[in-house]
Amino acid sequence: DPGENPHVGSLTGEEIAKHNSRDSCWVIVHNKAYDVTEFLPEHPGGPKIILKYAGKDATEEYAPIHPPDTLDKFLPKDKHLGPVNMDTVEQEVKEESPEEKERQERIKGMPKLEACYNLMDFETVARYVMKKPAWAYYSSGADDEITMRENHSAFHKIWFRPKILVDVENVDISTKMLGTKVDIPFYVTATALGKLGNPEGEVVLTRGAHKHNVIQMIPTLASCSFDEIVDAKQGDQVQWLQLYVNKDREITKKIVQHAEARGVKGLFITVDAPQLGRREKDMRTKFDDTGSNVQNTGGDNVDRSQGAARAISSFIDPSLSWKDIPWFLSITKMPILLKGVQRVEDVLKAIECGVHGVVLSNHGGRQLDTARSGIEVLAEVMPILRERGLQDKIEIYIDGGVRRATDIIKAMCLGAKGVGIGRPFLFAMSAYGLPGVDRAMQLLKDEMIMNMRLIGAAKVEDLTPDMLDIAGARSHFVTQPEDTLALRAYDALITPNEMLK
Ligand SMILES: Cc1cc2c(cc1C)[n+](S(=O)(=O)[O-])c1c(=O)[nH]c(=O)nc-1n2C[C@H](O)[C@H](O)[C@H](O)COP(=O)(O)O
Repeated sequence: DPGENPHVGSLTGEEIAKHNSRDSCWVIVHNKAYDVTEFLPEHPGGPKIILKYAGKDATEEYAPIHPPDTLDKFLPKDKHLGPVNMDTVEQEVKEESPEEKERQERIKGMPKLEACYNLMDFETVARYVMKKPAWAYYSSGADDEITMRENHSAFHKIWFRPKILVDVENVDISTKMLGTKVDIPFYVTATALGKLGNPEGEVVLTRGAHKHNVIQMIPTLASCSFDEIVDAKQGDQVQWLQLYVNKDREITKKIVQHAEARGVKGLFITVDAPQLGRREKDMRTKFDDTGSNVQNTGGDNVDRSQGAARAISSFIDPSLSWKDIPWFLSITKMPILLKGVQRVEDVLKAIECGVHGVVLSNHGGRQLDTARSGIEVLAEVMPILRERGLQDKIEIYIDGGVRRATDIIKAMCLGAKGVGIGRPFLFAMSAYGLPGVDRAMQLLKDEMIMNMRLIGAAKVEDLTPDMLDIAGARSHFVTQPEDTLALRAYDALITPNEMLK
C-alpha cells in the first residue's frame, strides 16, 4: 500500500546503475530518473559530461547550469522514468580536494561584509572564495581581455567640470527607464549561470533589485528558470528580458510572448554575440572537466576549446540581421531594445527600424576584444543624435566596467538614460549572498548622492555634457596611474605556474 511504503513504484539505485554506458544511459536529476541514451549526441555540452554520471545521481553537476524545467521542456516524456528511492542510491563520497579544503579555509577567514567599501572589494573577495570555474566564468573576458580592462579604465579618461554654489541640500537620484520609476539610474544586467556563484542563482538578484527599486534584466541563459525569476519578484517590481535569438524562431516567439504574458516590461535583443567570445580563463578551468567537449560529440580527443560558454550557447542564431527586426516588432508589444550596439551608424539604423532603444555595450569585454567601451561609444553617439534632433527618439543605455557612481554620472551627463551593471552584483552575490547585493546597491546610492552634490546637480536632469571634459575619451593607450583596485582583483597577478594549475 503506497501509504505505508512511499517508495512503491520508485526505481532503485541498483536498477539505474545498470544503465551506465553509451548504449544505455540513465541519470538521476532532482530524485527522478531519465533515459538520456538518445540525447547523448545532441547534448550541447557533449556526451562525456553526461557519461561521467551514467547510472548515477547527476544533480550536483546539473543544477548550476540548467534551469530546473529543462528536462520537462526538452526531453521527450517517454524518457522520463519516474521517481527514485534515493535511500537505495549509493551517494559517492567525494573526497574533498586539497583546493576545496584551501577554499573552505579562505572562506573562514574572509573579510566581513562591512569591510567592503566599494564594488571592487566584492570582486577581490569573490576571487578568493569562489570555486575556480565560477570565478573563471564570471571574471573572464575575450582573448587578451583588453576591452574588459578598457571598459573600466575608459571612465578614468573622462574628467568632471563641477559647478559650485548650487543648492544641493536635497538631491534626487531617481529617474525613469522605459517609463518605470527607479531609485537610481542603474539596472542589473543579464549575466548567465547565476547558480555557478550562488546556489539560489538569479533570484538573489531579483530580491536585491526589489529592495533597491531597480530593474533586473532576466538572462536567457539563467540557471533559474524564467518563471522562477518572475515568480520571485514582489509587488509591482519591474523586470526586463535579455534574449538570445534561437535559430528556431518558434522557440523564440514562445519565449517572447510568454515573457510579455508574465508582465516583463522590456525585450533586450543581444546583437553582439552571433557566437560567444573565446574566454580563456573559462576554458582553462574547464580543462579538467569533460563537460567542455562541445566540438566533437563522438571521439575521445576532447577539444576543450570553448569552456562553459559554448556549451550553453550553440542554439544562438548567427544569421540574425536587421531584416528580422520587423518580425520582432510584430510578435510583441513590449518595448524592444538592441543590446550590444557599438557604433553610431547602427544607432541611426536602430532608430530607423523603430526599436525603442539600444544598449551601447561590448558584452563586458567577453566578445570582440579591442572593441571600444560603452562610455566611449556614447561620447561618439550623443553629439550626432543631438545634431540631428534625434536624441529623444530612443532610450540609450550603456554597460561595461561601471564600478563607481561617478561612472554612472558620466554616462548620464553624456545623455544615457541609465547604465547596466553585471559582474559586481555577481561577485557580491557569490561572496555574501543577498546581503552582499544589498550592500553593493546601497554603496552605489550613497556614492551617487555624494557625487551629485560634488558635481553640483540636485537631480539627474541637471546632469549635462558641459559638466565633463571628454577630450581624452578616444585615447586608447595612455599612461595612466595603475588602477590598483582593479589590478588586485585581476587574475594577471597570479604567477604563471599557478595559471597552469
Ligand atoms: C559577466 C557576465 C556578463 C554577461 C554574461 C555572463 C557573465 C558572467 N552573459 S554570457 O554568459 O552570455 O556572456 C551574458 C548573456 O547571457 N547575455 C547577454 O546579453 N550579456 C551577457 N553578459 C554581458 C552583460 O550583460 C553586460 O554587458 C556586462 O556584464 C557589463 O559589464 P560588467 O560586467 O563590467 O558590468
